[in-house]
Amino acid sequence: MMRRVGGLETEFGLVCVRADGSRALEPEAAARELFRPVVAMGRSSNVFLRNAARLYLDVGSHPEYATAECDDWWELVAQDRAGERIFADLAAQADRRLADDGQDARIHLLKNNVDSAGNAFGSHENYLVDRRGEFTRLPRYLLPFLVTRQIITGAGGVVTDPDGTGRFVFSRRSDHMWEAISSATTRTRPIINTRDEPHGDPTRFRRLHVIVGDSTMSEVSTHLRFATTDLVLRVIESGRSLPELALHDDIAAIRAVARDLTGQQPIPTANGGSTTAVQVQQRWLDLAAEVAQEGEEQQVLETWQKALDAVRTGDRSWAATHLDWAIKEQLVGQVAARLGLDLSAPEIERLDLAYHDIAPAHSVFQALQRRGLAPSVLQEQRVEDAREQAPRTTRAHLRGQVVTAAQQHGVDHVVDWTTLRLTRPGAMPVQVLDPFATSLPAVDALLAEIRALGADAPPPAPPA
Ligand SMILES: Nc1ncnc2c1ncn2[C@@H]1O[C@H](COP(=O)(O)OP(=O)(O)OP(=O)(O)O)[C@@H](O)[C@H]1O
Ligand SMILES: [Mg+2]
Repeated sequence: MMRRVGGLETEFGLVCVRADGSRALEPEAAARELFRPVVAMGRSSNVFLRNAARLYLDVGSHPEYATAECDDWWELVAQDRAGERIFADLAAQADRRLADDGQDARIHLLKNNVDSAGNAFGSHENYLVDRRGEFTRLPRYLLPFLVTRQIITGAGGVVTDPDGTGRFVFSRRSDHMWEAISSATTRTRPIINTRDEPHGDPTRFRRLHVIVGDSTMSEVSTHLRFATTDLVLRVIESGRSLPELALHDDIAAIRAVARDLTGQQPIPTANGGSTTAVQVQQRWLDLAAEVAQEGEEQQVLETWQKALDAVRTGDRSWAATHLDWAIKEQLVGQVAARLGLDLSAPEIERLDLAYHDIAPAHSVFQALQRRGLAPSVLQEQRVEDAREQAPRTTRAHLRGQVVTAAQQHGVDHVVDWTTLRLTRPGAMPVQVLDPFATSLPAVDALLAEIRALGADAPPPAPPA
């Protein structure tokens, strides 16, 4: 597929603590407080926003933000960062209400994957793929790429060895993966989820659901996740003969790769040989160069190579200000050395959590960004605009128009990824089964109906 839509779902960790750090509210109560303005506006804790994203409260009191469909990976990063800001604002509002109530309580939303209680949260990537094409062939080739890409796009972190010492790893999430492929998301937590929910014309499309990613804070890391995976998919889809890179045991490998900061320890392959994480990534990078287009995709290749070189050579000078794992490696190393701590110390765990806090006043990542020690690729205004503005080059544009008009005119509506509908008796749903559709007569008619219905309605208060 030369053009592909994709979307990123982020589950946020949620804690509500007093000034002394003790728990103030149970997660259920904190989530209810967080979602109060959302429920007031949409009568549900599962809504679509004007930027066509989905904001909802998943089971287990996990706030989740799923970006609208993007066909440009910098746009996707902008939409993802807009989601952080929307949730950060909701948390700030909830904190003010709690304070007004006289409660000593502050809500922290963490864009991370693992909390101190061992709970794991997801950061799921979705890629549109052709149904007729290579779907059955995909996992075989994609898995070695996904197992090893943590050396590029991991969020980094510390795990504790059996003897109690802490050790820095590319990804803590790797220890929470239990299967290579499955149709279940939660219980067995596969690297690739094969549940067949295309959110589009089922005769033409499938949606590839990648569960293995880390929640990345760095725009460069998030961009690389999508841009490199898209290129790898294109290589597979091109039908060229591919090197047999299948690993002997994907789950054993993903854990070993997380722990090997050189990227060069041998990983057993399915054919009885061995490879290394750096070799697998370099192989895919070289293949990607055969399909990459001029312009932005050449930059992706360059950045991918720089990231890989940082692992291969051990020279972190570029990576330590661009990639999450390397930024965090430097940070926890410096703090542990300064305070004379082992990496397993609770202070380091708290630092790791604070790195992923999305509140501007508490986020260590954002503090590094302000000091020029973490990347800010996107213009500030672009991220701000993405809070209100859906991607313009996919069907998200249509959903965004409908939600915006319905909110402005106070007209009740329900939408999902493929359907747009007013909630009045007899209203006909409009189906948008082509993820690339950006104009549709039925949507124009729906917009006209919304304007007509809402002509006399007072404008509602702007939501979060
Ligand atoms: N046809 C498509 N191809 C690829 N991605 C899509 C497509 N349609 C929607 N998406 C993206 O897939 C994601 C779907 O998010 P959502 O949280 O609703 O996922 P889900 O897996 O269907 O549901 P849940 O999280 O409730 O299990 C969004 O980021 C969206 O932009
Ligand atoms: Mg989801």
